Amino acid sequence: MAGTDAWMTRWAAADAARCLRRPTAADDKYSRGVVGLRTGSDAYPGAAVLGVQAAWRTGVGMVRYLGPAGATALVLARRPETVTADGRVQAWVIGSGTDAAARTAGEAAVLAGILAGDMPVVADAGALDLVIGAAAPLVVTPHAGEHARLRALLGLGPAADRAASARSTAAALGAAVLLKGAETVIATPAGWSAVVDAGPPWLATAGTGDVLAGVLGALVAGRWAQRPGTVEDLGPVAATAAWLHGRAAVLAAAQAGHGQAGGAQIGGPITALDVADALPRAVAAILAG
Ligand SMILES: NC(=O)C1=CN([C@@H]2O[C@H](COP(=O)(O)OP(=O)(O)OC[C@H]3O[C@@H](n4cnc5c(N)ncnc54)[C@H](OP(=O)(O)O)[C@@H]3O)[C@@H](O)[C@H]2O)[C@@H](O)CC1
Ligand SMILES: Nc1ncnc2c1ncn2[C@@H]1O[C@H](COP(=O)(O)OP(=O)(O)O)[C@@H](O)[C@H]1O
Repeated sequence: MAGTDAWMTRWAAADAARCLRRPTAADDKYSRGVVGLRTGSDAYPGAAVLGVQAAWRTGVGMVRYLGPAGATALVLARRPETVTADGRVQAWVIGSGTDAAARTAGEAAVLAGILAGDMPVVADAGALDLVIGAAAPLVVTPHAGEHARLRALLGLGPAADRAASARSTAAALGAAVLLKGAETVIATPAGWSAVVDAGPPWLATAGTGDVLAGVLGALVAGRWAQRPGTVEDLGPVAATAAWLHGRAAVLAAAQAGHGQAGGAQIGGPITALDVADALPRAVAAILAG
């Protein structure tokens, strides 16, 4: 399948800057946004750590994590500031590091409640089979394989290219779609779309999608804490999350190559956690203009 339309908006630093907000003296932790993650599982506990770390490093007032005991212990070992009690949030992240086939009936009921609610939801990986008919403002974050499965559930056939595919999924689902890849395509139900190519190929490594979900959850929570929006508002926020994620990967890879001739340009291997840890520098560079 071909890539994207030449005329599509290519999200850039100036676009991302419009979606980021520097905290002010009037802020408190709640006005900056609370993001809740129901991610990770006994099989994939690391995904919980990656998403939580990414959310904190993007900049948010509070991160709640609700998941299995083993994953919770790992999250707290890495980020003791994480709140593990249930409570109000302005955005949910669900599905990263989970397997729909292993989901309990209790967890399915909780996720159904979240998807039927008012608060925006970022749905990834193991939650993508639950999203059809969701009432909450929703953004889904599939990779190519997950996108193909979601389109099959929606009864959609092949599309002309990745951009057309993301757009028709968004229209059929009534949700924003962030289709991951070397070029990440974002589309909304009303037909807005953008492409993000900020990330280097070093990003193709396990767990970077879990990091992206945490970044997006933090940005959505911050946006909704200031001014609740609609599903259409999730498009630019999702494009900004993908842009920051890609930029953080560039910074992390440059650091890995630092000291070698040309190494900072070519970069070096990075891990998902390296990307999360580079996020503050990516955010600071945008806010500094
Ligand atoms: N540290 C952790 O805890 C980590 C936890 N993780 C968690 O693991 C869970 C499983 O996620 P997953 O992506 O590994 O597997 P799955 O959803 O079965 O899809 C794979 C199938 O889709 C296809 N495929 C096509 N295009 C593709 C593409 N671009 N990228 C990938 N696949 C593509 C391809 O099929 P093929 O094309 O080869 O026929 C392939 O067989 C999930 O919960 C995730 O969050 C990971 O994030 C890693 C770090
Ligand atoms: N060749 C590439 N160049 C740049 N970014 C890539 C490339 N391949 C994958 N990515 C990015 O890496 C991330 C991988 O996410 P995902 O497939 O969900 O992996 P995981 O499930 O292991 O976290 C996505 O943000 C995707 O856009």
